[in-house]
Amino acid sequence: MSFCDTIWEDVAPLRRAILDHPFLNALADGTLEAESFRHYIVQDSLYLAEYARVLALAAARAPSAAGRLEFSDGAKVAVQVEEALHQAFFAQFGVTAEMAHGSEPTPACLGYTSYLSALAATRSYEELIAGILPCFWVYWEVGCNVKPRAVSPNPYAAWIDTYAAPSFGEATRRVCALVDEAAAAASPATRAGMATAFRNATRFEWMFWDSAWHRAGWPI
Ligand SMILES: Cc1ncc(CO)c(N)n1
Repeated sequence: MSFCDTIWEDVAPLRRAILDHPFLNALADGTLEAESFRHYIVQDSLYLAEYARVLALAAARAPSAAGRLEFSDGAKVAVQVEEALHQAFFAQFGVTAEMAHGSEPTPACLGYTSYLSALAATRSYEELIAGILPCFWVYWEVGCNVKPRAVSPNPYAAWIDTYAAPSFGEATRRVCALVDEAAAAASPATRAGMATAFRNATRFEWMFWDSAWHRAGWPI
């Protein structure tokens, strides 16, 4: 089993909880309230802007040209998705520029992006890219899981198609290969840190859905 296969198995209960989350069930059957999706898409827009910065930091630190290319390309795609997909959804679901720009990141969003930035600032490159991976892999699994059970037509079809797209699966596989390569050359302590980063980022993925479902804000 590769390192990625092992850490993916380790988070199987978290992945199950994500696939069973009421937000994704409602998104698949088309009953998700527009207000919940608006909450999600505004937060995701804030998330992707920060995620793109983290990918750029990973690109800067990657020891191989393959890593520099993958993460700099990922940084570019994250900004493009933010600009294209999200702007289209903003229009479709009536999110105004003021609503988008006036929104603060929720605890789940700020927690996730701050965690990834902290990995970039204070942990090894290996731990950083293990923390980056769930964003790809969990969404790819979600896209592939939701697409066959989604009603047609579905108001969220463009979102589902983005993450079930073969090109997104290929990007996920390439990032997995970089993580496996980094793990193979890493010490046991670093590998343990990588598994922790991967698990924590996967937890944040669940929290992101849950926060959108409850339209959570700051408690104070
Ligand atoms: C929170 C989150 N995780 C992963 C992705 C996939 O890019 C996304 N758009 N948002």
